[in-house]
Amino acid sequence: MSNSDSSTTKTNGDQFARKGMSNGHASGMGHATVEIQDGKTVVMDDGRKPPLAIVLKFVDVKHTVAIESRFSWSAKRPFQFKRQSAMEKEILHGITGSVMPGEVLAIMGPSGSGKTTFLNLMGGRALRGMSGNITYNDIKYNKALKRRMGFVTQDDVLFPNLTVRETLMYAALLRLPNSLTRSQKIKRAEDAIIELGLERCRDTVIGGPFLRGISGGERKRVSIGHEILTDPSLLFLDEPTSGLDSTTALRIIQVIKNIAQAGRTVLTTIHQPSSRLFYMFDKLILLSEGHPVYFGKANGAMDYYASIGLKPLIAMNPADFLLDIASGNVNDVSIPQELDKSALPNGNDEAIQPPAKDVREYLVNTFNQELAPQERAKLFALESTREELKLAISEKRLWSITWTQQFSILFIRGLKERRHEFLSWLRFVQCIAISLIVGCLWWRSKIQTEAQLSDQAGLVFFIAIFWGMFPLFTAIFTFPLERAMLAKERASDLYRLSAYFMARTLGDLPLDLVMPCIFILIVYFMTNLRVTAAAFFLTTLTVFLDVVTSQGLGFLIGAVMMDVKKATTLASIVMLAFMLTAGFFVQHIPVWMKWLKYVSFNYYVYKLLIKVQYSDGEVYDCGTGCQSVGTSPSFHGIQLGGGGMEAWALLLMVAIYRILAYIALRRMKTGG
Ligand SMILES: Nc1ncnc2c1ncn2[C@@H]1O[C@H](COP(=O)(O)OP(=O)(O)OP(=O)(O)O)[C@@H](O)[C@H]1O
Repeated sequence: MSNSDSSTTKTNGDQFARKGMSNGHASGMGHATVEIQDGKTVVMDDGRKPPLAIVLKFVDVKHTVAIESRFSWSAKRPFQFKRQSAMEKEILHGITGSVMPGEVLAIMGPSGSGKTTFLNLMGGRALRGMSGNITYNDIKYNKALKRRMGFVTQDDVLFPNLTVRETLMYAALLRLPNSLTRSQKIKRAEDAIIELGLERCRDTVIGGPFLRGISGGERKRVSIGHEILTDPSLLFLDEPTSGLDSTTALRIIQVIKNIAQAGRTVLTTIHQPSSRLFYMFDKLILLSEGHPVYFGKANGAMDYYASIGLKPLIAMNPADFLLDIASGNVNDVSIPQELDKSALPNGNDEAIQPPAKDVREYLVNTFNQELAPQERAKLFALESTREELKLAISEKRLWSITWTQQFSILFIRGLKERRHEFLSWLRFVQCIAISLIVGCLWWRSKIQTEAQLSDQAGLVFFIAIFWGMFPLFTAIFTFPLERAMLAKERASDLYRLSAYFMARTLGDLPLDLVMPCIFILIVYFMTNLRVTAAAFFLTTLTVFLDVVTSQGLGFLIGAVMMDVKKATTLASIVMLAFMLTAGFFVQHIPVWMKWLKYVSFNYYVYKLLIKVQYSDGEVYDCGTGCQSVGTSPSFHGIQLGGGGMEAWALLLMVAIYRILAYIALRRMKTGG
């Protein structure tokens, strides 16, 4: 019945480290020797420090979630809606244990038993609602630990347009320290490709819902490669083998095992491993509806259950047996007397299977009496970690590469990811087609009469609105669409948010400025706008300002909402309000609504464009009805001349919108 792990009973990470860990080709990520001796850092062959040995302990870990509060309605009081108080549900009911460096802990249990929740808590994620104690080398979770952890989530979060090689190469460039040269980092990415058996799909794109790419198993392996490139001390994997054939699954678990043997602490949830896979795990935790029903050596599980009267009656994969009993299903399983008593005879001398609830209760109670006290005793017998290893856990880790390097890698990665978008001829066709339609509608426009002038002002207004709207509705998608990736990378502290923000907001700018250039070149001369070099360049500059301001507003709305639907709705309301107050439709806005005009960037852009077109002091021959332009200092309520104030207002908005978008992104929850 004993499931004790004698080699670890009196062991902690410190002692483990003293033993020295040879990884050789273990992780496959390098050919270095990992050794930590008596707290001295032994540098690996390629110049990196070996991963810090971390002992993970967890005592009485419980997790409670709030179940959404609802409004209730009763027919007796039809006009009264009652808010029901928020209900709480405990989904983990006190789990105790430890995992040592060098060990792989498998977390098993039926669907919904709390495996992912437990893994997340161990990885310092979604800690809200948790009680109990989780320590890493006897220190509680802190942000410095993020970069010592690798987390492979159930859903693979990868860029669909990057190839396998690019994905791993950018991960290596971002994650590995400057003690390695660029070519060494790329070599490590190549090693990962070979180790994970991804050679055949090296240059295939990852793919997504609308883009055919690598297979599901290959995606999973890329996700694992992405995380292990950094040599994390702690590796968490959520169902790394689901959907894979048994050979690929075995290969993955072998890689994971090698990673652990090189001194890492590894936790993985697993659904239905084959027997071969099952016996590769060092430790096992079996969950049943959030209760632990087994904790100990994986290869001791069957003996433990045999000792409490549960044995398969037919040849069975141990994992199938364990999942069956954890679900309360004891078909083809011998049952102990305690459960037999609860079964009622059906009159035909055939015992009825005990109810699943009784089986689960029996497992929980037996575990609490038999194994839980042993595990507790072992945990408390562990020597506490030496001070320097404790300190290493909370020491502020320096970024492995500089801000500028992070920025340039993220910039290039972003361009590669969106290369198809940039080079899409559709965007050019769209821009040229709209330009030609506008050019034809306002063909050789004149300003000799009031009506002609009004028509041309309509064109100027259209330019202001079009280049205020088009980039805005493109920019609002930026952050919501990258939310999952950003959350994942930020949770592992891959880069500074400022580097990502700058790279992402500047990445699209070159192309976003090419489009207005094409538009202006076509429209300006077709529609006969003021043909002087100064007017042409000032118009182009104003449109550029329009583009970057509206982009900033788009980034802000996207970052605040982080949801494409909500962001589009808000953007359309804001744009409509800004457009109506820009000065073309309504000139006499009620005083109490005037503030809207001053926050509308369309208002400043329209004013600037009007000033550029009509501020030359030239007296137009516009007949009797037209005294407005040239002869009058104002047009449509806009004071002609100057323009500095409008340009400054726009520049201020460019900065403010971006700063606010950055703050909104900072506040985004990463789960880390
Ligand atoms: N935020 C939440 N609010 C309400 N219930 C939750 C929440 N998070 C998890 N649960 C519930 O807690 C239980 C455990 O969920 P968890 O995802 O950890 O299970 P699992 O064992 O990983 O399942 P699977 O194998 O299907 O992925 C489930 O019943 C789930 O519905």
